[in-house]
Amino acid sequence: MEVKQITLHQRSLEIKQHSKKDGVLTAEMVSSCVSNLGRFNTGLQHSYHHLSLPRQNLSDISILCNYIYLQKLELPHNKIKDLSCVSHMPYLVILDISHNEISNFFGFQPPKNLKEVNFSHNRLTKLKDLSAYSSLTKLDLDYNCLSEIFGLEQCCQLTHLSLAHNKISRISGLEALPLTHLCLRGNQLERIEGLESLKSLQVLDLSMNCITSLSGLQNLHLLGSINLEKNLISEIQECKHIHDLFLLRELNLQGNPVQEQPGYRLAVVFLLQHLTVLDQMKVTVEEKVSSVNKYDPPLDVVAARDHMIHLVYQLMQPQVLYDSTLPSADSPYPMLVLTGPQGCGKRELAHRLCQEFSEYFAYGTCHTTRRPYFGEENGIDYHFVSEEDFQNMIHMGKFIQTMQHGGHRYGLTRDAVEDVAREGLACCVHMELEGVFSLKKSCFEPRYILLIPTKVEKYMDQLKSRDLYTQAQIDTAVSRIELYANTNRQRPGFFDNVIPSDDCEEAFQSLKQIVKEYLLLEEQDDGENNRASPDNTSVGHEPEEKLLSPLSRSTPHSAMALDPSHLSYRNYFTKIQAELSPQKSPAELASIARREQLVREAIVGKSPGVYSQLFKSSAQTAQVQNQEPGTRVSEDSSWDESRASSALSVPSSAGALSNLVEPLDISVLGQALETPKGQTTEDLPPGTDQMDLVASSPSDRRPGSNALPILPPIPTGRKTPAASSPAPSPRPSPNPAGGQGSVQTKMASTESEI
Ligand SMILES: Nc1ncnc2c1ncn2[C@@H]1O[C@H](COP(=O)(O)OP(=O)(O)OP(=O)(O)O)[C@@H](O)[C@H]1O
Repeated sequence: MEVKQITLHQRSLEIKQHSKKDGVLTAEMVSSCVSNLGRFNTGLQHSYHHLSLPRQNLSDISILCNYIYLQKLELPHNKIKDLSCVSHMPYLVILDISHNEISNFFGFQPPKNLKEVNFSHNRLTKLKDLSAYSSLTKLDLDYNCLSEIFGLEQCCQLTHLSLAHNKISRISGLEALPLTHLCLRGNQLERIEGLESLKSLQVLDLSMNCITSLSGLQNLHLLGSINLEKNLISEIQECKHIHDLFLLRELNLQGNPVQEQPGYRLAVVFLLQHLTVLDQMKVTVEEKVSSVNKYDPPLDVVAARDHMIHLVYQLMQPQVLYDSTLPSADSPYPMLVLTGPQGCGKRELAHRLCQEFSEYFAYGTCHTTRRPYFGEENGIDYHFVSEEDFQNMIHMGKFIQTMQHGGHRYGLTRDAVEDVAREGLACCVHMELEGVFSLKKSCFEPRYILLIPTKVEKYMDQLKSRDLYTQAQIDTAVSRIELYANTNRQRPGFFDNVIPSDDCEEAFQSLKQIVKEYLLLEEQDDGENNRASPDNTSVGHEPEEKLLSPLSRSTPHSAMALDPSHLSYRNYFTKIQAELSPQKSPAELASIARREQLVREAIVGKSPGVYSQLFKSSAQTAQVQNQEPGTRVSEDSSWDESRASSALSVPSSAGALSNLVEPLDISVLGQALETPKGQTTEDLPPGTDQMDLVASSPSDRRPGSNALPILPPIPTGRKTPAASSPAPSPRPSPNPAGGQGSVQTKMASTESEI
């Protein structure tokens, strides 16, 4: 065995030495290359089918004319110029003639089954028509001097084509090919063109060119890998051209100016979320999450950030004790939030609601950096402020939440809510979904009513008729309907009610009805027939079924619904339980818990207070509600709680310091409680509570007025309606004492900085 190996080695050396002399391949050399030959079983001399003679310094291979059965011929790294012998190899399938001196492209008659040809590292300057080589599947023409792609049109089986390191400045002539792999590395391409129809392309190498844009790749939906290393791509936005290539897993942009762009990698990872390898580095899950959070954060993330910012800035301010102290530490400000896409009418509805229920609600005026529209008034529709002022206010910790919309900033300040609460009213605001998410992170727990267009055409017409919005703004507003609908669908209980906003008047009637239910006013006003059905979100129309979550369809809190002896109560809860049973989100569970709490209170004889439906109910609230009228503050244990809540109304700051707060001097309260128009309490009809008087014309005491800061909530059975609109008759309270009124008289207006 050893002897044989030595002999073979010596033979090979001999061949080399011999061929080096004149470069002529001889029959002896061919037959000597036993180790490199494959053989048919025919036993014939010329039946070899695989010949490999690399690096033999060969220049003349004409002897191969005799080897007609060759199927695979490998002659790399020689000095061959002439390939005409291949014409005599009709069975040739694979030809590797790389690293030779060929200048005549395909200078031989086509073997019928020639599939793979490697002409790389030769001296080709021009291609020729290869229509006779229709079996070609793989063609390697790297490192030649080709300046044009030509003659391949009929190679209808060509899947792999490599033309790296030539002088090609334009991609052409590839349109009809079934290419899956194309390499044009190291050419002179400035743009990607002529590839649009290569629908089968999977791997594309365009590295080392002068390409500035990725345009031209957008339709190649099977592309899995693109190499654009060392080009001139400078804009991250260029990735948008390949954004829709869902099979793209590898992208190489190394050595492009775009890499210098700030946030380059995360931006690309965000734009191309299917990538697994970018610039030859694996894309990690962390990168994917960070990129989404950075460039398209989910509403939850936006809200969390917004909340965090305002909380931090608030904590950086001197501690403030707000004066609109609430009945208990657990009772947040009563608030009603109307939400829905821009221009759906929620602002108008909010204003109308505050007018109609002026003794219960006042409009919470937000701040905005946008300019006022015609007819808008500063301080009424919005507080219109400059960008700089808005920023300053953020830094001063003024906002509860902010959002950007249409290039402008909007924000609700604590003062806006506070101003309303100080008047003893519930704050009604309108805002986009982002604002709702933010507010849900805060200590406020409003009711959220979604106003949603169900007739898109009509909604678009409404927006157009306002003559305020560009088409793009209208399109954005319309597209956000789905966002609202999805939120409602996917987060049961997120909105307390849903009202179709298509018809403003109908929407208002529904809103009124819902609010009356919240305020427990609906029985007297509208009678049995008009009461909202437990199955409907709103009265008067069926909102689109698909918009409604089980909870949003069934959140009436009428007294009837809370009466466990009433049939509708049982049906309602049985039904809702059944609907909810498959899976309950935390929001659902919280919502159910709230309702159950109300039911328990109703069973033990406690009346749900007028405002209790507008915010989270608690035992403490009920305790305050059931106080005897006239109970003096100092005698009332809940007063301490009220004071505590006063401190807690500054989240986590003053609250934390509540133990340090000196008891308020209640003697000032008497002076503070002036009667309107110079009246004294003695002038009043018997039984008129001081609080009734103070709260009797709330519309006079809008933010900025010299209103006396009296605390919410409004007592059950309040008697003095607002002058502008007849007040709905309040529902008689089972506890006619209306304990809340007494609490209100006890609440002080003391704004003190700690
Ligand atoms: N503090 C806030 N937080 C979140 N969204 C807000 C806030 N204040 C206002 N918005 C909302 O921003 C959107 C744009 O308000 P803007 O007043 O500019 O719009 P509009 O064209 O008048 O539409 P609309 O009639 O809905 O108010 C509206 O949907 C509005 O409800």
